[in-house]
Amino acid sequence: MLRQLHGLPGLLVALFLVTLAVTGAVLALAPAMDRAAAVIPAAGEVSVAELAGRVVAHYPGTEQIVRGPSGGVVVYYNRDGRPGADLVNPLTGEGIAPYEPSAFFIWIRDLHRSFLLDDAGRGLAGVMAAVMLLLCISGILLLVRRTGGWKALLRPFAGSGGKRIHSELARFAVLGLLLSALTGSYMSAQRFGLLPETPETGPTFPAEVSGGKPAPVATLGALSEVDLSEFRELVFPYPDDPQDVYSLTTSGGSGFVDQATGELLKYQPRSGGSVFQQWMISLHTGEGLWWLGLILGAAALTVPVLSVTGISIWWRRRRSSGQIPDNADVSQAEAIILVGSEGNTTRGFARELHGSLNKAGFRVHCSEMNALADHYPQASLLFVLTSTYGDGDAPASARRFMARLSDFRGEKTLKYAVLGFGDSQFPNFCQFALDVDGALASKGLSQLQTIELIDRCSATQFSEWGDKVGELIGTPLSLSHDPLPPPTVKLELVERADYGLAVQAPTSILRFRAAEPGRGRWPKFLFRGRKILPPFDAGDLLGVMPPHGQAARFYSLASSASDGILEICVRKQPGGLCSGYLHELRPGDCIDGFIRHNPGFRPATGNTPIILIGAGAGIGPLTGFIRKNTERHPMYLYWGGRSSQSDFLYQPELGRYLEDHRLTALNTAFSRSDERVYVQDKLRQDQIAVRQMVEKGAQILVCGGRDMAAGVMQVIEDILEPLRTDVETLRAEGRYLEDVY
Ligand SMILES: Cc1cc2nc3c(=O)[nH]c(=O)nc-3n(C[C@H](O)[C@H](O)[C@H](O)COP(=O)(O)O)c2cc1C
Repeated sequence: MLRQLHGLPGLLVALFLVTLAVTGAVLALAPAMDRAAAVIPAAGEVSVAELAGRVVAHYPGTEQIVRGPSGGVVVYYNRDGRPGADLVNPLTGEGIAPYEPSAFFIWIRDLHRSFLLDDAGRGLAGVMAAVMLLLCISGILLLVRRTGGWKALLRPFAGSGGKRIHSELARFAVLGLLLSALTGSYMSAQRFGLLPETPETGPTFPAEVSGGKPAPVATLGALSEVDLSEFRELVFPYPDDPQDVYSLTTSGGSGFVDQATGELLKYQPRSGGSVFQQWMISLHTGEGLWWLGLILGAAALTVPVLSVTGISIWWRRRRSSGQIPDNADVSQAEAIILVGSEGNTTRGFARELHGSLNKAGFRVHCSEMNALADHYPQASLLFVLTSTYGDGDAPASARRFMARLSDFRGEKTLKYAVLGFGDSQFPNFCQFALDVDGALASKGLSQLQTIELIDRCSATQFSEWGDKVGELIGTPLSLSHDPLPPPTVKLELVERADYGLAVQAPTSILRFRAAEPGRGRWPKFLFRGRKILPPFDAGDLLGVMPPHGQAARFYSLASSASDGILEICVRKQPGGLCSGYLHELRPGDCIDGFIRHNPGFRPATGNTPIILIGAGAGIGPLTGFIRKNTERHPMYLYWGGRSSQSDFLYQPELGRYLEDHRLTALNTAFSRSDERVYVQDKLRQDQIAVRQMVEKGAQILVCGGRDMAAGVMQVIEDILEPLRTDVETLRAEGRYLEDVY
């Protein structure tokens, strides 16, 4: 709901918002520019009487003196029957330059206030301000949800690309945007009578005036008592009319001054409502607060980028979720389908089930597992279809499911069935689905059908499961879904570096380039058939299709597309089909591969320390992160191999990164050297330093085999104990990430 609230209005109004924001940013410069052009005396240095005396000496036909919100003083005068206006120096009364409001700023202001459309445009601008307010509030709540709480709001983000840019910029700009949106909405609401307006009324003309001979303006007592910093406007009396008076406005109120006696004849202080109104205007425009204007302007400039990245996030999510037609409302649905997926294949199966149940006459609601509701009032069937990731962990769209399950209240009539999707080559086959099944059972919910596990997206197994479920619900379900294999790109091996033969750990760093022109519409249009790699980052996965139609195997990427090369680090497994195939490759050979994004395994931004831990080929993505650390944030690498002579992967590169400070410190452990240590031992030796880094908010990223990962986790648990925290807590905060195989 929060996401829809943030996404839909944002998309609809992005164009108007960008116009409002860019024009607002330009207008925000005006107060600072006005101030730079003006001479501003210190408070208490010049009184209004002194100012008026000096101005009149240079402008005998002065009619009015005005001090603008930015402090510039303008005199309006009449010389030889012709009116004029000059910006003046209040210290001398001399003119600085003719005063002419900029036609450009006036046009920008009209565009900002009304999109150049008079009252209809003003109304639209008001609506946009309210939408911006809604976006800011929903955005703040999303940020809080993403960082894991209000206290964690300033923590570095994990993730990459548009999503990260969107979140980082939003965090920087949201308070400024919130202030602009709030004050803009207030001003619009007042203009259209939705909020009461407090008109600025002055006192009535004085009934009695001395009518004596006018005294020089510089000697008038009431004007001597007003400091320039409080002054707003002085209107001069008609020449040769002894009954006329000076009309004076200050920040505190307005009144009249007798031109002969200099006495303040009538004075009316400004009402509280009018002062508040003026504050709202100043907070919106930066008038009189030039520094705030610059801050608001900088915040407004982020709106075009926020709009573009926001639309791209929305578009990607929409594409990946594949809009489900006839998706019933949660409150109405009789059958609920919850999907846990990382790479989206499980969603295809869920859509098929949705369509089939719909055809059978059920009102069906389908959503991701993270969106588990507190309860489903009308539902009698709950289907959970989920894949498993990492090492038996939840996929991205199900990571918050277990936490949300504690608030879930299942109706007595509700029956559930879990269908796991996984790959039996992983030791923890469909483990997350098994965990979910166990958790639902321990909530006391009744089972419709015992859990079934689908291996490698088997269409036959899925169809058989559908037949069984159909029998149980009394309506045949004919489920038929065979996911398309992902589109692959041809990659040509350009370079390889081989290690570890002497210590029975043959490991190769393989570097590929694109072997054919990009396929998508964009690449063709932009690159006119040049051979370009698809977008990816270090830590993403390369799916490799081994020959003879076997299922894809995944390898962590050690480079980013911006490096111009696709790099993986592969250890040859005994009897390993795909690793053996890759190890046979020679430069010039080609493979078919596809990218699977893995945004959950990325170092956080910001200056908090990053502790990278790996062993063997697990060093690949970790080196990719270090290579990208051009901002020289503190990064510590703990890595374990067998022998420094034989399998010290990336040794020359790591030396260079230490020298140029992309890598802060390197700690290696070699198990077949004299010291015979593992990476866990090095961590234990360094426990004080590691603990201190965790205290400072460090993030830990582990990459490599599961035995090493289990050993590392045990040591880290021990290190964390005195801090009264544990790996699970760090994991929940996005500070303990694993890529294990
Ligand atoms: C990096 C990675 C880790 C995986 N870990 C497991 C695992 O631990 N257990 C398992 O059964 N399947 C595992 N799988 C296989 C996926 O669960 C399987 O491919 C599933 O069909 C993906 O569905 P999805 O695209 O909807 O996420 C893993 C796949 C990848 C790429």
